[in-house]
Amino acid sequence: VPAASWRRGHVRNMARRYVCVLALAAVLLLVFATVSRSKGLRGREHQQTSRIPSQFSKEERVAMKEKLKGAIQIPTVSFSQEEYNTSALAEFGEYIRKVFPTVFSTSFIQHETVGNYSHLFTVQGSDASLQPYMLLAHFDVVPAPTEGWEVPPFSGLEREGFIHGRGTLDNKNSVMAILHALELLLIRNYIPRRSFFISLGHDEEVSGMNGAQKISALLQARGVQLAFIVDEGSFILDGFLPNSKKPFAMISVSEKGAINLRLQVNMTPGHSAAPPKETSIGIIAAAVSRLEQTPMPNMFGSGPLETAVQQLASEFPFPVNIVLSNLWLFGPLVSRLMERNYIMNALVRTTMALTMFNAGVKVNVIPPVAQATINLRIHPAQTVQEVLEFVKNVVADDRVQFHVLNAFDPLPISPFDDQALGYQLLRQTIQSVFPEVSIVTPGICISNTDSRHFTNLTTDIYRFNPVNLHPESFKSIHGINEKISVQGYETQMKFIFEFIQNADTDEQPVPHLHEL
Ligand SMILES: CCCCCCCC/C=C\CCCCCCCC(=O)N[C@@H](CC(C)C)C(=O)O
Ligand SMILES: [Zn+2]
Ligand SMILES: [Zn+2]
Repeated sequence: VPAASWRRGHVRNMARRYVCVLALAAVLLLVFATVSRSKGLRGREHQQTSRIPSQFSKEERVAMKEKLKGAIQIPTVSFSQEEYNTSALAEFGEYIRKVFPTVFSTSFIQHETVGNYSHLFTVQGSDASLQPYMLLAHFDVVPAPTEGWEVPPFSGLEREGFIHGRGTLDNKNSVMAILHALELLLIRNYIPRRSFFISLGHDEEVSGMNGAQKISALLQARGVQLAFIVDEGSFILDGFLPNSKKPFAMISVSEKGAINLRLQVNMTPGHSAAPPKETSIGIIAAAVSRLEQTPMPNMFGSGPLETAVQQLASEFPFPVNIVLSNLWLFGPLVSRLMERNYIMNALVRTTMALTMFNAGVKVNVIPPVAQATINLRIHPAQTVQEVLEFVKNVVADDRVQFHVLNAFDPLPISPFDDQALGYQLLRQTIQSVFPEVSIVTPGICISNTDSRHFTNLTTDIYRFNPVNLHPESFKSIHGINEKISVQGYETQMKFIFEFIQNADTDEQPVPHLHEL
């Protein structure tokens, strides 16, 4: 064969081989990419690098609200630590598996059931150098007797742009928004850089000892330490400030302590036709009346709340803005004004609520036992012991016995300075998703949350749900006619969709210029 012709044939053969090799390499790379995603093996070359926009189709938005309605319809009611609706809790577990299939089938997400009904998701990020965080929520709810409700409390009915039902604010909205945001991110091929946990409790309303507390112990046993936690416990507060129409975000960086205290009087029963001067009921009633007439000291004076008041000063006209900016001088006046409002009052002092009263066996029998149970929420400047001393001094009656059912001190104050990653990520996401909110303040959660079980895993615990709350909506929490607007729920999901991506940063938070 002439040399030139041989060379042409040889070159053609070589070219064919190169094309085959390249094609084979492309197929192998495609197979590897598919396998690596399904097997959870990820190098940075598989890391999606561009941000996923938080825009959702009409179908996706309809699915969001329909899935929340379905969750509300499952009556996951907690009555006490010993009594809760186990079949509903199990049904809820099946429900989230059904409506969030991608979350439950993605290989870099591990799901575990803890304490029989709580759920722990471990979402493995691609960058192990980034410390993980946790999103916390709970799906059990307090009871909801039907009377007084505009629609049945477990109907999940949508009316005039609102989804009605027990748990729409406390706290199934968060459970469903977190899982839905993750589902939509995964469908859009999102792979997190920073690992995170999702802890969904089944008994938050009755202490969290079988749910969150066990999840915390499990993670501690695994040596997990968290960069921060985000839980329920505050909102975007809208209409809480007199003379101010602007909403502001309060991130609770601490939460009050609590005491559940039972007062009891025992007395020899007898015929009511010959009664003693005072019966056990009368003695207990006089004692709790003295307690109600003697509020705990007003503790307004230092801490996150004062920072919040000073940051809010600019929202007020002259001369109120001057007063709020100079608490060193006007603090006593401001504290007196705050305690006039029942919600503000809960921020400035330890509160006491008489919530249960049990006494009497028959109308013509002197009652052998009378019991009053009071729920105290302890201001961060006080302790359990101080409050118990105060209560005993006010009751001042040796016939009254005191039984502490359970008690815990106020939680430590989480950092909220410019270097506090969790706080700054929340602030950054709030200002991105809620551009109308110009002020983000620290605060104190006046109630309690499951996050108190995680102080062994992090010092940075933030209680905040990205939902607009009005004073009348606050009353519906544990009250009647609890509801969330469809738009509000969509925005909560959007917030989480963005927050998860914002948390992928390995940057230190950008110093935040406080308003002057
Ligand atoms: C200028 C400042 C205005 C401040 C207004 C503050 C408004 C209060 C906002 C939110 C507080 C409610 C948070 C809802 C979460 C309730 C969680 C709950 O119910 N936890 C139980 C747990 C308990 C251990 C059973 C509780 O009873 O606290
Ligand atoms: Zn709650
Ligand atoms: Zn609650």
